[in-house]
Amino acid sequence: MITVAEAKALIAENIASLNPLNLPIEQASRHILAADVFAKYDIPQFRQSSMDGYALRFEEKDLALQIDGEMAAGTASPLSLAPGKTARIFTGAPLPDGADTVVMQEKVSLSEGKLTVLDDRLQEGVNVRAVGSEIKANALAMHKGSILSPAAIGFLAGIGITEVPVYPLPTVSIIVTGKELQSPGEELGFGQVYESNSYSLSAALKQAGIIKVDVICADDDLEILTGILDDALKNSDVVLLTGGVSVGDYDFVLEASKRCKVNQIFHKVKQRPGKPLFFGMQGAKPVFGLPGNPSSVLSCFYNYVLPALFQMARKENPVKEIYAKLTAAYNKPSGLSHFLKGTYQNGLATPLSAQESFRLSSFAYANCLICLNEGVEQFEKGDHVTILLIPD
Ligand SMILES: Nc1nc2c(c(=O)[nH]1)N[C@H]1C(S)=C(S)[C@@H](COP(=O)(O)OP(=O)(O)OC[C@H]3O[C@@H](n4cnc5c(N)ncnc54)[C@H](O)[C@@H]3O)O[C@H]1N2
Ligand code: MOO
Repeated sequence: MITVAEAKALIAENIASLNPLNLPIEQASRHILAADVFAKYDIPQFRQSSMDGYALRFEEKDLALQIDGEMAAGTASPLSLAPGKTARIFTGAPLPDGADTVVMQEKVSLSEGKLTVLDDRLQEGVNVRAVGSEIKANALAMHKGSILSPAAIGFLAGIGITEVPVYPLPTVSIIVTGKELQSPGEELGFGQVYESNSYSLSAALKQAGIIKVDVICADDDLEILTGILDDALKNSDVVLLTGGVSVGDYDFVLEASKRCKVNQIFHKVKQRPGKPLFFGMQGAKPVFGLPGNPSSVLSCFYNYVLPALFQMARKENPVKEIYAKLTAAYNKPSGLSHFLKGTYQNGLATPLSAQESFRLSSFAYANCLICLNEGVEQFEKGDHVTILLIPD
């Protein structure tokens, strides 16, 4: 059996990033840019007022200026300002030819159609956005490797870009195995449990921005599972299976993977929960066999799957590792690393109750996983431990 660190290293070594593609900016949020993006136009394309007020020639600021004409945002008609005149202007509107400065309407007095500037500190060119002051045509707008935040998407839209080259986020198939599973909402028969793994995984994927997710339910039948896995490998970049990876007579994930030419990289990690974790590759496509207990599924998801999915999209691992002080002593046998559901606040990590891997009641409140190393048995209150912050 390999250690947690070895398992993480093997996954990282085997994962390759997906080929870049062009996406409309509406779909590109949270992606990493695969190439530099250059501006096509000067933005703004015209000298633009940044205030509601009056446009004038700075050299005439001490004269009584006659108000002549108006420029509103969106006007399609240019205006030429004659000497001795000022034009009403609004935020976002083009400056009239001849004007070089805008005085705010709060800083003028008006009398008999004439304007007097009351702003001693008015400077030439104020309240005017120069042509290309956001960006010049052909200038670098965003560099390769940048993450497309909501502001970045807005910036690109604002300079007229509609499509960008990005590393795509992987598409994922979730295959849920188990004859005992019943859909929430239906009545439970004898021996049945509600299916929850596809719900927690879909929610976690959606939260990470991965929306192309298929969920397929498979009976505990080798032929059926092999067919479903084969299809899933054709239809998506990554396959997650839950359940069926242990040693029971009805655990078919390993055999089905073998039949689908998935190259096993490892099976079983020195950890609790999630000891029977399976990882393999079919060509460039990762296959994760997540041990079926609901808590094992999520613990393995945050430890291994999410970092791998982000690596494929060239994104930073969203599961941050930090040090925290334990607020309570904890004992465990040596041999396995433990990931405890816990809460983290102000540098302190507190293990929750209900740590068993079939239970999610404590995970539902957890904001971190407390990592207790395989070699250590006793942890004292105040010990420094590594924790994984569950992304929110
Ligand atoms: N003899 C041994 N038995 C087991 C071992 C072992 O080393 N030797 N390991 C145990 C550990 S640890 C785990 S974890 C489980 C993992 O087993 P599987 O991946 O084969 O999972 P299943 O047996 O299919 O399911 C385990 C458990 O989880 C429930 N489950 C499964 N899928 C779902 C779902 N989608 N939603 C809700 N609950 C689900 C299932 O009903 C079982 O109770 O193996 C141990 N056994
Ligand atoms: O690893 Mo299992 O997840 O301990 O129940």
